[in-house]
Amino acid sequence: MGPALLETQGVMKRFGGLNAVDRVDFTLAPGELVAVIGPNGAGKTTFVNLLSGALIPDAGTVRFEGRDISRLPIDARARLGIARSFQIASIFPDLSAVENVALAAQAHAGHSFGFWRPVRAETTLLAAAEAELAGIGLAEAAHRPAGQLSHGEKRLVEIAMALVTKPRVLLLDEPMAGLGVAEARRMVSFLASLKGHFTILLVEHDMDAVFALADRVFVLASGARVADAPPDAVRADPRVQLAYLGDDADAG
Ligand SMILES: Nc1ncnc2c1ncn2[C@@H]1O[C@H](COP(=O)(O)OP(=O)(O)OP(=O)(O)O)[C@@H](O)[C@H]1O
Repeated sequence: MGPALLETQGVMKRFGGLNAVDRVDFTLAPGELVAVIGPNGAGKTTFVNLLSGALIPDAGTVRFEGRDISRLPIDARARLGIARSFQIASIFPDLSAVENVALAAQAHAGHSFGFWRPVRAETTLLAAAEAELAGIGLAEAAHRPAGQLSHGEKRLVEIAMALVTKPRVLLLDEPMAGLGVAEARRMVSFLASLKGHFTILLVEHDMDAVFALADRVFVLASGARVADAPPDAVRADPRVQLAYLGDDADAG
């Protein structure tokens, strides 16, 4: 494994008396796909927020290409290329999928003076958006109002909105959530096609997806790292099984 692109050392976030993320050491190398798993409340979303800059750590450091970015806010980290997939709530339902992706590209490029110009005029951006959606298998749906797309198609549009910014690191928080079987299969094969081309951190509860996609699985429980190993080793690790079983292990 080469030098880390994104790295944390002893990173910590407290909410009141709770250590939601508790002195976590983590690395993400260029081109890797690392899945972060753990039981409900383990601290996965908080950890992603510490990487994206949505939260600033109480202790420890976050580094990007060796540079300490611990105190950089989310927009500054986005400009460095740390992208988090947009949430469905940020999709404009009356605009087409292409227009939504073009707006995301435009916002990232920081054309602030042009932001309120009709996006239809931005032919270069629209061509790039169209190519991104075709690459994601949404060529057919690209010109329909985004509000009319299926849940699975919307989740793909969210990822296209992140990819069009050409991220150095893509943070995906539960892209499989709420997808049906066929949509989930489509999402897994799409994410598999990104492997090696993008550096990805994937938070996901769907274990079939995690074990199919991840180069490495990072397990959190009660805010702390329980395991960090290839999928097969994590699957066989009794500490991971215990973390998931929790109180049931004592009861059983
Ligand atoms: N803003 C907040 N204020 C107070 N407590 C919080 C806040 N955000 C998260 N927590 C708490 O921190 C812990 C970790 O939450 P987090 O959402 O990071 O876990 P998670 O692993 O993403 O959970 P899930 O799998 O259920 O989404 C939980 O106990 C949660 O209740």
